[in-house]
Amino acid sequence: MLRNGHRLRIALSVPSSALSLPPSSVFTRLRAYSTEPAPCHNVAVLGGGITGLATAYYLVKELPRAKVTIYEASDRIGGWLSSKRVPVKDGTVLFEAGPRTLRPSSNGALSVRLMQELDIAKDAIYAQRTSPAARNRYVYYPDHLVRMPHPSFGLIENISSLLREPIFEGSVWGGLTEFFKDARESSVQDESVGSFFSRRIGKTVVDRIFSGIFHGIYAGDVWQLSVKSLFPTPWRDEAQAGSILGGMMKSRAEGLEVTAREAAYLQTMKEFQWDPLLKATLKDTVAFTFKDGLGTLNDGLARYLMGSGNVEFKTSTPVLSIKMAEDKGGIVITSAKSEEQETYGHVVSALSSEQLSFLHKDDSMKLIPSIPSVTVMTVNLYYRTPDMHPPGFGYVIPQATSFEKNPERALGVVFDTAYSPSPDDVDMNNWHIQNADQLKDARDSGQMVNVNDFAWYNLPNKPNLQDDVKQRGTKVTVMLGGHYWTGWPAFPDEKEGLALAKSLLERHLAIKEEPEVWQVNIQKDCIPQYTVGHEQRLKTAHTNLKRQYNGKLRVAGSWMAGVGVNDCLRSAWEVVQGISRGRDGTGLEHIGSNEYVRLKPIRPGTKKEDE
Ligand SMILES: C=Cc1c2[nH]c(c1C)Cc1[nH]c(c(CCC(=O)O)c1C)Cc1[nH]c(c(C)c1CCC(=O)O)Cc1[nH]c(c(C)c1C=C)C2
Repeated sequence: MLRNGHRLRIALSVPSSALSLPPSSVFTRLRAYSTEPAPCHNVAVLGGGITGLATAYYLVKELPRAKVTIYEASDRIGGWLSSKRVPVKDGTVLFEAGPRTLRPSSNGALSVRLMQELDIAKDAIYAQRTSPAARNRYVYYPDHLVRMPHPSFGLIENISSLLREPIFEGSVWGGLTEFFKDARESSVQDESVGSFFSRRIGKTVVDRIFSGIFHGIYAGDVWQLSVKSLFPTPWRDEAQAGSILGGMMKSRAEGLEVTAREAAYLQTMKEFQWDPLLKATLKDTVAFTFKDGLGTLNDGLARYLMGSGNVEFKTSTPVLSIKMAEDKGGIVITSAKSEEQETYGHVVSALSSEQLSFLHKDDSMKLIPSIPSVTVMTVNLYYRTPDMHPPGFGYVIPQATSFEKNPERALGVVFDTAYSPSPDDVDMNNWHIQNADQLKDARDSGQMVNVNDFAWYNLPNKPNLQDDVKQRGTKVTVMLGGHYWTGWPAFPDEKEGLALAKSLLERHLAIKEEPEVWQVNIQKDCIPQYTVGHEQRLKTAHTNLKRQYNGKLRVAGSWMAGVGVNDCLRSAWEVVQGISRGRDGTGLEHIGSNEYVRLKPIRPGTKKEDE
């Protein structure tokens, strides 16, 4: 809640009645008189977060005749993506409760593609490789911020930091000797990330650095998370080449080994008709966001789905149960709206594994084995004074940082201003590029076109800025909880969350000023934890889903193949590919696949611009 009591909803909330399709009798009539084949897919999507919206989007794109119904228990769509514009004295600032930036690489090709297709690339802000956000990443250990080495700092600065800072103790030696360490016993099926990297590199490195990085991504405990699920390549490299370094050398010489599914995905993305200006804008982009935050993605998808005429939104409609239809040709959904029942040819669950298991009312078995998740509290704060922290992305706090230095049990702090430039940061004299050719020419002649390390696609219009203020202040987000709160019967309330964030910022960054506005968000069970044995649990889930639902119930979301927004898009995309190819499936068939292909090695100087 904001101090001044304002709350502004960015995500669209769609009344269930707004988009209802014609009654089924109309389809029957159409079928009788039309030579066109009847709509062949009647699909329900459970959950209206980014995964559910993306699933519906890909369904409409791939199967224009499909009838799609989205069930969402709450009155708003968008899930964890939640961007809010908040009034301050001289304008408004944007607060993100959940994820705040996206990376364009790997699964990120799907979010870039969505930007292009939904025509929202012009609303994005592209942080460049050279930006402080990309170069300056900090870890708090033991009692101060340590900047992680980066090639752009030069050899002397990096070596001096490696020798001076206790955080790096043992890391150089551990890295150099990794090649010579014994590989694991072949009987070991999985182990924790902490245990694996302790064996390969050293325990101090895990406690002081890796555990912090894992806070920044999974808000999780490095001693619980599965290396097999989160680092499949080093895990295989150790088994096959004897060491991580050995595997890397082999990949360099012979080309990277990826699963056949990954290779097919990369090929599809390569063949897509990319907008040349967007491609040029993304060339040196490491992360992007939107002027109105990542909620822009939700809004763009919702707008498209509403306009398609094929999608019905059932908001405020919790699903009570699912069961196989008696003829085994579909799935019956019972929802809370007057206990109504509907039968669908396919159902895609974009719910958490626990929520889905709950809907399968069969006491004899749990549909999905338990996959734990953690709760994260994010506290957004905006201060009037600018530059209250060093330039950079923010910092993570590793597990090795003592309780005295982190009694709040915080996971890290994001410097949001680093991703949202202000009017002061923009040099309008450089603002004249109008198309991809001009952009390329300017780059080739060494001209600075990415003003102050940001790029915009909407050239030559006014650059996009998140915070609409006359003079930039400081915007940060404190992340609390995660695995530290596992098993807690209750979480801090709003007042306590704010107090924790302020005391942390005072101790770590000497910030004593009162924030002008703030917002406390509790994201319950928002990040699934891929703990040791995760792969086996997913295989069991696949078997159960197949047996119970005959390949008509598929799953997508953050609990199977990556916890990021881009990973959710990927799982939605894969599930729809399966449906559109007429295959029955679960969305988990790829888990544990041993089908690998080697990509061609990239020799220095041979990489083409578009690869
Ligand atoms: C709500 C808190 C979240 C924390 N992690 C995630 C969320 C949503 C998920 C996540 N965070 C990152 C990734 C990696 C891949 C990616 O999509 O970028 C994932 C899946 C990295 C990341 N962590 C933070 C930021 C701003 C980013 C993205 C941008 C970047 O790397 O430049 C900050 C951060 N997130 C969390 C913590 C504790 C934290 C601390 C600084 C938890």
